[in-house]
Amino acid sequence: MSRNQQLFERSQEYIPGGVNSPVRAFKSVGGTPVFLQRGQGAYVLDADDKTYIDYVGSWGPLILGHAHPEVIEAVQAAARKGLTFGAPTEAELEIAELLCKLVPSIEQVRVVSSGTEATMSAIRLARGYTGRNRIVKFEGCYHGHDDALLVKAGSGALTFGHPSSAGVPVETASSTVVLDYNDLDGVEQAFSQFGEEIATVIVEPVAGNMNLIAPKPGFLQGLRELCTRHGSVLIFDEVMTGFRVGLECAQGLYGIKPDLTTLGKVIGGGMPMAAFGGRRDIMQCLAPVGAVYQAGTLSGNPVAVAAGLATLKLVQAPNFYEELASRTRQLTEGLAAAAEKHDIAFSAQSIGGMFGLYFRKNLPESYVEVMSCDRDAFNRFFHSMLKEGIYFAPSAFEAGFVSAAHGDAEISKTLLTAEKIFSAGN
Ligand SMILES: N[C@H](C=O)CCC(=O)O
Repeated sequence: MSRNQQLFERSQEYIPGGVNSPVRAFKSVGGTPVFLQRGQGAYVLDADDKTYIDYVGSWGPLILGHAHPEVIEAVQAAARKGLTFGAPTEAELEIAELLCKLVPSIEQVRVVSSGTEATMSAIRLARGYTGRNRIVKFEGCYHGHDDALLVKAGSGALTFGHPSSAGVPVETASSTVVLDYNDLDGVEQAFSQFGEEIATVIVEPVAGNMNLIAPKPGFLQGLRELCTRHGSVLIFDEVMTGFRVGLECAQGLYGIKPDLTTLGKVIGGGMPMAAFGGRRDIMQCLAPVGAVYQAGTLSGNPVAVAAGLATLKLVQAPNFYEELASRTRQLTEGLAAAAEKHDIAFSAQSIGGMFGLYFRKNLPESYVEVMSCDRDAFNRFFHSMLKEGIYFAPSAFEAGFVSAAHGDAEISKTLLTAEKIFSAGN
């Protein structure tokens, strides 16, 4: 029995499903999860000392690759001064100033410890600000595991066929209106039915938790207009896309200003840190200024903030995002060309440093189209690539990530391997 298998058996005894987050369990693709012992640049090493080119990147945060020396140094320096204070620090002010400078829609920001906390707090704030209750979300979008948002959700919930979780009170779920992503008519109808009751529309501006779905031209603009017309708060959940698709996040890429934005992953540089921010008049409703309560013992943790600051400094290098986008495109175009050569029903696309792989001929534009992908073909491809040392997300419903540490050597090896697998009929 391999060491990965031994560890997985032991883990299942003490941790439900052997994992601390369901998508890690390899349940939908089958087999044993790889237990990782270290990472360097574009590579990770498992418990059996096997090396993989990593396209998961801890599900998005590692835009610079694993263990970037400047990030590690910043973390070590911060840790030496104390792990947590539960009091304001100059470093958290620095990251707040930087986020406000880099993201034009953010006038004030509050730092928290996870993406779930950020979206949950943004929803409460939107409700407190508007005095309304209903929220609108889109099927297949995932905004963390807050009760109100765990309704027809993507990511692990979708992967395991439980998009609406047990344990969420019916009354909570019933105030969540779920619509189809990219269907502006549906949103207009919801506003004509519930208009003045809708506190907020929350959306992933690029959906990255049902594989990857790009917003259709006009969709995000339409949401902006409808929210403005009806006095609802537009929340862009940029936990995944924030500083992943560009320096001004997805809102900069598509030229839309949301009222509130949630951030996570990249802004913590691999440490547990997230944030929510936006219009000053809305943010001023938060305690201790206003009446919307939100708090956290470890919020603004100095070690996490140090990792975030070091990361955000490096992504501001000239051409950082152009190069990342071009390398990611090289991967997806190469994979699509290899599949076409061998007549495999496959398509792929990238946006900035994130990508989607689909076992169907054309790029999907909706949840329904993503669901029509051939999941068995994905599972076979996933395992064949894994065997050859290429680690993609173990789910047909997750986006993939390229980092600045992925160079020509890694992309070429990935493409050669995929070509070999496709030529054998996948
Ligand atoms: N898609 C999820 C987060 O964005 C994957 C991470 C997790 O659930 O553990």
